[in-house]
Formats: sequence, structure tokens, C-alpha cells
Amino acid sequence: MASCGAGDAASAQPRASISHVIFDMDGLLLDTEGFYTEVQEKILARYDKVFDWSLKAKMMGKKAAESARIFVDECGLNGLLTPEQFLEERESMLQALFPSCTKLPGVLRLVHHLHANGVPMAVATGSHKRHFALKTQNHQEMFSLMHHVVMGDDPEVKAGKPSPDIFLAAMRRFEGGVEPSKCLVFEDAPSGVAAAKNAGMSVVMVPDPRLDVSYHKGADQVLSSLLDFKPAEWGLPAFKE
Ligand SMILES: O=P(O)(O)OC[C@H](O)CO
Ligand SMILES: [Mg+2]
Repeated sequence: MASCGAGDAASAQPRASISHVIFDMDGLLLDTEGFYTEVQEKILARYDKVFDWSLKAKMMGKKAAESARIFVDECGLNGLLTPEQFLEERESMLQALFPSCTKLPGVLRLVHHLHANGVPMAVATGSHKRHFALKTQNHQEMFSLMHHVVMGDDPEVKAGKPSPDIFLAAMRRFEGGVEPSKCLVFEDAPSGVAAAKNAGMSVVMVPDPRLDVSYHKGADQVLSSLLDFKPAEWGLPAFKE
């Protein structure tokens, strides 16, 4: 899969006139979603249940408390496990895994390219501060190129994705003022794509191939990898190949 949607050629009219970029983090910049899956599979196995991608699609991108509630409800674990117990059980396993996370393909090339061309960038992640620190400890150079980071436990983020709160907060923190229509969001999760659209922004989705294609709707463009992203299609400076 290369890309879908109208206007593939970089030489054609751009899809939008983008000036600012907002990246999701988990599953988009950093390869951390597999850790959540692994740990949640382990917990569910104790109840003789299987973790599948329809549940994953509902949980990913959300704040921890929101995804924990979904996990307990959808798996029929009420009375057996509370959302708080679920979060506590997965915590030590996640803490051990997060520091080893790697960047996803094409991330560094794109971030360096946008930085070199003066395109302001931010991160908007449902992750809270403690997990953010563990995940990013080996990726400081890349995150130093971001103008700012907004996390799920930020006071301005009243509700998690698909609420537009986090993307609107990220937009407001850029200097000089910017309109949603000038912001391009990169996301992997259905809730994140919906959040970006609810904020009035354009969104490129880079989903895990195991996510059902029915979850792709809503995205302005779907790519199998950031390596396939063509900045000029969005009015951004082209890569010099
Ligand atoms: O995808 P993010 O960066 O919003 O993170 C959300 C959760 O921490 C993981 O699904
Ligand atoms: Mg994500």
C-alpha cells in the first residue's frame, strides 16, 4: 500500500497548505504499541481470554484510565478486575519494556527534514509524564527538535482522544498563532484520527497493518510507512532525494 485518497502526485495542487506539524507518539514516532499488546495479552490470558485487534483499536491512543475502563468492560471483567487493578498489574511490565523502544521507519528522516526547513513541530501523546520519560530516554535528540510536547495528563487536556483537546492545546502553544487548517497531524490510532478531525486539522494515518481497514476512514491520507510520506503533497518543502 503506498497511499490512498485524491491527489497523489506531488506536482498536483497540494491537499492543503500546511505550516505546522503535530506528531502522535506511541505507534507513530516510537514503536511502543507492541508492548501494550504483549502485556494486555498476558493479563487477559489469566482469564482464558484472547486480546484481539478490535479491542486494540478501541484502546489505542486513549489516556491510560480511559483505555483501562474499555479493557475491563469489553472483556467482561467487571467484578474480577477493576480498571485501577489493571493499570497496576501492567505497570511494572510496561516500565521494564518502554526504555527499549525504537523509532519507527522514516521518523528520523522526516523530523530532521522538517526541522532543517524550519517547519514547527510538536508532539501530542495520550501518554502521561512518567511513561513519556521512560519511552523517550533514548530518543532525546529527536524530541529536542520539537517546539513542545503535550501529554495526556496536561491540565488543558480535559478529555483524551477522540476529543480534540490535545491537538488544540498543541496548536495553541506554537508561537505566532496558527489555524487548525494549517496543521497536519500524524496518527496511528482511530481515536487519534478522529481527534485531529474534530480539531479541524488534516491527518495522515500510519496504521499498524493488522488494524482493520474499516478504521482507516476519516483519515485524509493513509500510508503504510512514514517513508512513503511526500511533504510537497501538503504544501511542505519536498525531500531532496
Ligand atoms: O498514541 P499516543 O502517543 O497518543 O499514546 C497513547 C497511549 O499511551 C498508548 O496507546
Ligand atoms: Mg498513537
